[in-house]
This record gives sequence, C-alpha cells and structure tokens, in this order.
Amino acid sequence: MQCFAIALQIPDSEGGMNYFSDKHPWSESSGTMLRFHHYPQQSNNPGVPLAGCHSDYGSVTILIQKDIPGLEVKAYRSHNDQTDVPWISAPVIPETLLINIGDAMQMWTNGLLKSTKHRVVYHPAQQTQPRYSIACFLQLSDDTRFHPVPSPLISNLNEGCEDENALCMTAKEYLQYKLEMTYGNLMKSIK
Ligand SMILES: O=C(O)CCC(=O)C(=O)O
Ligand SMILES: [Fe+2]
Repeated sequence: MQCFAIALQIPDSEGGMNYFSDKHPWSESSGTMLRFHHYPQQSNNPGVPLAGCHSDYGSVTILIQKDIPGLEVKAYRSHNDQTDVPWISAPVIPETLLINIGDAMQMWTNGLLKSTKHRVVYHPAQQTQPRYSIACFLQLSDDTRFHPVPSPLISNLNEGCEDENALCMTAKEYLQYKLEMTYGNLMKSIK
C-alpha cells in the first residue's frame, strides 16, 4: 500500500505514504476476505477456464500461487477497452506475492491504475498435482467513500468507473453493489 502512495506522489498533508494503508485499518470492519482455492488434479484440459475471466472488486488482491501455474492476465489499457488483448500467463515465482489491482482502486484513482482482468486455466502440470492458491482481497474500511485520491498524477482522467453512481457509495455499499451485479440473478433463481 505504501508503494502505491509513493508512486502516486500523495502529499504529506494528505497522509503521504500512509494514505492507502490508513484507509485499510485491520481494526475496522471491512469486506477484506481470504479465499483458499483448490483446483483438483486432473488428466485432461477441460477446455473452459477453471476460473472465468473477471476482475476483483477490492482495492488490491494479494495472491500466493503454489507449484502449478494457471493464472493468466490481460493488459487492458482502459476500463472500456474492447480490443482483443492477448492473455499473458503469470508464472509461479517461488516466495513471491502477486498483486492484482482491483475495481475499487481503479475507480478511486480515476482510471490511472487499471483493474486487471484475469482467469485461471488448466496447465499440464496439473496432471500430476492439484493447484493451490490463496487470495487476500483487500477492501477499504466499510464507511470509506471514494473521494478522488489526492495525487498530482490523477487529474482529468475519467475512465475509471463502470457506473457513476458508484462514486457516491461507501466501500461497503460498493462491494454489495458488485456482488449484486455478479450474483443477483443467481440468488433470485435459487430463492
Ligand atoms: O487461483 C488463482 O490464481 C486466482 C483466483 C482468483 O482470481 C480469484 O479468486 O479471484
Ligand atoms: Fe480474481
């Protein structure tokens, strides 16, 4: 979090290098979540991704991958980019954390930082071993609002947000909105 604040040159008067970390205090309630993934060993490529193309909702995701690759990312240049950007595999680098930028960070930085579209696909090494990964989805504390990040690098960009209404939400409301957009119909259909 401090690296982001340093890179975005947040002035000391606004919190400086602690600008982002101050808005993710462990002591306050938030939607921050840890998810453990197990992709079972399997002999054949299923053809469809093991986790479909998506971006994460929070500010950043810290991902640990173990032994077996499979994660792929897209380097879109904007939120609305419709061009067919190729998938790039994100290899497993031992003792390394992978950081993905999420939708909240993209909106918060007015589109300067892009939320990474990613998916998980079958890798031949999965023939002999299951794949494991752990993702920590960092969310702003519940009551935080998305006031634009006070960075001299973020001024007139305006392509960060998929829905302008989201800009007036708190972090908790935004997360509920994203969950509703993704799972709303599914929840209705099983009620
Ligand atoms: O298992 C992985 O490497 C990524 C999983 C993922 O993208 C997610 O849970 O949001
Ligand atoms: Fe993800």
